[in-house]
Order: sequence, then C-alpha cells, then structure tokens
Amino acid sequence: MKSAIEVRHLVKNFEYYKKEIGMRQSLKNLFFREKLVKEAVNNVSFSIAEGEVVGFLGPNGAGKSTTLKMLSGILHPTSGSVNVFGYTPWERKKQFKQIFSIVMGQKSQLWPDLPAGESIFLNKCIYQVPDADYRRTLDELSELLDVKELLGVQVRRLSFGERMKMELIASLIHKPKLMFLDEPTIGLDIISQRAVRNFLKYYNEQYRATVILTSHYMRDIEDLCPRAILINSGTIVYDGELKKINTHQDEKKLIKLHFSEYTTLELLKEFGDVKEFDGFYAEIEVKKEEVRVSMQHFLYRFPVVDFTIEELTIEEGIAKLYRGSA
Ligand SMILES: Nc1ncnc2c1ncn2[C@@H]1O[C@H](COP(=O)(O)OP(=O)(O)OP(=O)(O)O)[C@@H](O)[C@H]1O
Repeated sequence: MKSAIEVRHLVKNFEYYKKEIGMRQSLKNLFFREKLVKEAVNNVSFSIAEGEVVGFLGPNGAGKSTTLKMLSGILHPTSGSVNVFGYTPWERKKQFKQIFSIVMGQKSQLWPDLPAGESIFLNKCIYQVPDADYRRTLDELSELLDVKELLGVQVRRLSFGERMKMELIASLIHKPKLMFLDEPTIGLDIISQRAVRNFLKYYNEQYRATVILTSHYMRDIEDLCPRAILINSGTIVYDGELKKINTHQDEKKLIKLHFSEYTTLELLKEFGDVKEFDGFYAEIEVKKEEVRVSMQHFLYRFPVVDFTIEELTIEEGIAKLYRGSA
C-alpha cells in the first residue's frame, strides 16, 4: 500500500519562562526568569498508508494537537522528520496546502455573520477549484449532509449540528486527500454525531481519503477507525488494531454481580480488582484463567441473584494503557 504519512523520531520541545504569582515575585521576574522546557512530543515514529482511517488518541495534554500541528505544517519540530505525500509540511509549499484540510470541532472557520455558502465559496476561490467541480462537490456534499436548503442562512442562525456539517463542506470543497479531524462531533446530539460519522465513512470510501481522527468519544473511534495510535506524555504507547487493544494487555474479564442483600466491599476485594461497588452491585476484574474459580466462590459465598461475565471494553483497555504509561 502506498504510504501517505511517514513520521520519524519526531520531537517538539516548548521553551517557556516560569512566572511566579504576586507583586513581589512579578518584580523579581523582571530581573530573573527561570527558563523551562516542556517535552510535548518525544521521539514519535509511525507510518500511515493512503486511504487509512487512524484514531489518534491520548488523554488531555498527551501531545496530539502538537503532533497534528507538525503534520499540517503549523508548527516546526525541534527534531525529526515528517513526510506527507512527498512534502515536508512546515516548508508550507502551495501544492501541499491543496492536499489536506483540518476540521476542528471547537473552532469554526466559517464567518458567523455570513451565510455558510459564502464561506464555502471563499474556500473555492482560495483553493482555485474550477466552477464545474465546485458546483458538483457542493451539490454532492450538501445533499449527503442534508443541508442544501440552509446554504443561504447566516451561520450564527444555524444549530450546532448544522454548522458542523457546513464546516465539513467548507473543508472538503477542494477534495483533499488527507483530513485531520480534531473532535469533529464534540457537542453534537447523537443523531448529528451519527450523520457526521456516516458522512466521514462515505468520504473515506468514495475518495480513498486518508483520515487522522482525534476524539474523546469512543463511539467515533470504534465506528470509524480500524487502527489506533495512542500517545501519552508525548510518547506512543500503542500502535495497532483497535480491536486488539485488550489482547496486548493482561488477559482479564469483567464479572458483574447483583446481590439480593447488602454485601461488604472488603469481602469482595480478595477475589480481584473491584471496579464498581454499591453494596448490591459489583464489577470485578478477574484474570481469565481464574474466572471459573472466582465465580464458584462468588456463588457459594455471596447472595448472588444475577451475574454476567464480559470481555473488557476497548475504552477500559485504552484507559489501562494510559494508566500504565502515566
Ligand atoms: N506553546 C506551548 N508552550 C508550552 N507548552 C505547550 C505549548 N503548547 C502545548 N504545550 C504543552 O504540551 C503538552 C501537549 O499539548 P497538546 O496540546 O499537544 O496536548 P493534547 O494531547 O492535544 O491535549 P488535549 O486533548 O487536551 O487537547 C501539554 O502539556 C501542553 O501544556
């Protein structure tokens, strides 16, 4: 498969000055300022093939935005190399800008006082999209997202979901082959979230677009991304199939128990890692090979009225990786 993105030993350090709070300290800062260095991205390497949809995940402050900013040429790295479809992003060549787009759920690129159609037309001009292509793409995308009738409405009058759909059209009017999506469904209701996800799936399949998606919504990731790259404290802690995230860790299962009488936590603790407990209900993580024996103990020693034994969720697997690498 043709490679779209090659990242090798990427490092980004931010230098900043420590600022003390208070009048005295502020005066002191005028004469002496302590320089600090934040290692936001630390020796990150990965490759992404053309047409792949990859979830780029990590807790707050992990280094996701900093990495995406280097991949899109907004930031210059401290060291390391990035190759995106043959370009070095921070050289900011005109042709490079034509091949990608960024969609940020938290930031709008549309003019609030103008109809969305005007901002989309502005992008057509910036990217020099030929008239016929522009009309075809605008028709296709606005019909798919069901917002054709709203192109003439002032952006500030649109609902959050409608605005997000317009953001997508504006970002895709030049048919980029690479998309950086940063929390594209944040704040949307479940119907709009689903519409955005279905649309992104369509765009990826129809145009073989390469997509890097960051989202704190697991549903986005599970629906769209066969592969996940997890970053924590600037370092990659997992790169592989999303579904296999749990098989790389301790093989564990989750036992859910309902009791007919109030039960104490202390008694349960000796059988495994108690994840949730309220006296009448408990969730306990148990090693796979110990599930049979543990279940026998639970049934024999506790007033169990119902139980289920489940695989750990992908979300739990991800949380474990974060905790393990913190
Ligand atoms: N300009 C800057 N100067 C100093 N530190 C910075 C700067 N930009 C980012 N950082 C720090 O680098 C680290 C990584 O930040 P980054 O924004 O990449 O995280 P993130 O994974 O995108 O987090 P979130 O999910 O909260 O958006 C953080 O600790 C952040 O405070």
